[in-house]
Amino acid sequence: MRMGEMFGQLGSLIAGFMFVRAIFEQYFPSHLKTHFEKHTQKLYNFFYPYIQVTFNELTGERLKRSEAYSAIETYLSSNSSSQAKRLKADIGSNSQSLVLSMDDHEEVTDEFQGVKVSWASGKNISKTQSFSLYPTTEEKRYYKLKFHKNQRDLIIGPYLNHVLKEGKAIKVRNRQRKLYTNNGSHWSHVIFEHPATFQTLAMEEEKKREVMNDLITFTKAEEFYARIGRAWKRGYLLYGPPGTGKSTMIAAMANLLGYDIYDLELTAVKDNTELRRLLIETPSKSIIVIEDIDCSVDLTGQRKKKEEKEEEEEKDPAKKLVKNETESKSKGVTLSGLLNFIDGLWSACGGERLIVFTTNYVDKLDPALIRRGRMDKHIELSYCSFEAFEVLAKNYLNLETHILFLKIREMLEEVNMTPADVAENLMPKTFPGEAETCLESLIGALEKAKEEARLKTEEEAKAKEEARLKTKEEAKAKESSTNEAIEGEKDGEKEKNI
Ligand SMILES: Nc1ncnc2c1ncn2[C@@H]1O[C@H](COP(=O)(O)OP(=O)(O)OP(=O)(O)O)[C@@H](O)[C@H]1O
Ligand SMILES: [Mg+2]
Repeated sequence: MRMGEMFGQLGSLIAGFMFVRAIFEQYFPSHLKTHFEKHTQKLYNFFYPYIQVTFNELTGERLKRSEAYSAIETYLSSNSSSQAKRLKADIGSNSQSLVLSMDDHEEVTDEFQGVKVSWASGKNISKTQSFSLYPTTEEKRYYKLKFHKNQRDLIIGPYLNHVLKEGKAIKVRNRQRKLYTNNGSHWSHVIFEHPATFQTLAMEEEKKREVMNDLITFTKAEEFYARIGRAWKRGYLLYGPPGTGKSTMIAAMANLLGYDIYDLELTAVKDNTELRRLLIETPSKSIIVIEDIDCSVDLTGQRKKKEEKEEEEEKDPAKKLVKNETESKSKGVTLSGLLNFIDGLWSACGGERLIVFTTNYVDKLDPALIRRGRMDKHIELSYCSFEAFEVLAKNYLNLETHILFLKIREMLEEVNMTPADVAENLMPKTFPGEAETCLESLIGALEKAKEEARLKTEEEAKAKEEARLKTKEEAKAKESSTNEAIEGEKDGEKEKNI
């Protein structure tokens, strides 16, 4: 049969079908029509072994963007970029990378526990009546999930849960993170773009791994925390001298986990009520940071003062009356306010949160604040070791090894220098910089620091010796004066007897 004839026959077949359908629509009463449709649908269902689920982009009366739709979109974006032939590209919410998603009327497949499903994207176009001169067309996008009816339970339950959860998780990973700070009782934020990562953090490899593993284990332990009945939170105390990378590590933590940072300035918080409100406002997947906890508020002295006050009150009951009045007006965050929150209220808020305290003086802190359970992990950031230097040399100078490393290694063992100071010396002074010049500058700085340290110990030894001599002389003077007094007394008695 020739092509022309074939098309001719097909044309008349379609025309015939249209004719029958028109007659059916015109002459059959509507109840018969519904009846007929119901049966044809049943027949269709019997032979058609698939189930389809549609997820519309816009839902509800106000046509809000459906959360499920956007989670599916994100979930499918990784699949679609390798399978679909037509893709849409857009700048992601982190404004840094392109995000690819499948274009309309594309189809991709996915597999879950050995079961295959397919996802198709599509859109309905409807003309809306609006008051403008030009009628606008509205595109309603949707995703259609198709799977075999035998797999209904698996797909409707676990698979869709997995898609939504994974979609949301990918979104969190890709989203633009924020750094919140409290100015008084409100949080305000800026975009968080600190580039620090654990890879660039100068620290011993083993210690670094340990912290990273601890963080990752925490993020995966939702069920564990629920089972043991504890709030899903973890406290870290970072301590060490200034410039050893405490703040840098917090940025690396946020970048590793994709959390927002809530930098809590305790001195700006009026009282415990305000503190509680600020902390309750922090959402899941956030790091709450209190820097320099020892200086923020008089946290350590709080207890002692209270005890002293109680003693005074016992002696003078009138003071207690005055106290009751002033206490309600008293300002400032107290240690107990902070502890109560860390222990109690959080458990009610749910969600994964890290709380990180930093301090330069770990010994100054109240043991109640840093006991395990509150601060689960204590991490010491210390002076630059050779291993830490190697990381900095790689970051700053792109150097894996150099002849001067040997000398630097020896010196770092003798001299205490913070990673911040080492980094400062490694910073190229001209661009492009000379690596060797930077290393020499570091050696110079180390020598200077060594000399200063030597002078300091000498001075200290001298001062100690002077102090020792002084006390010795004082003791001697005291001894001789008592001897004189005794002699004097003796003489007096003699005169009396005479
Ligand atoms: N361990 C480190 N790894 C990489 N860079 C570091 C490290 N320590 C310090 N630096 C560099 O030194 C600068 C100061 O470090 P950072 O602010 O993290 O110190 P800190 O311990 O928080 O100090 P402070 O106690 O004064 O707050 C950082 O900008 C960073 O470039
Ligand atoms: Mg800091």
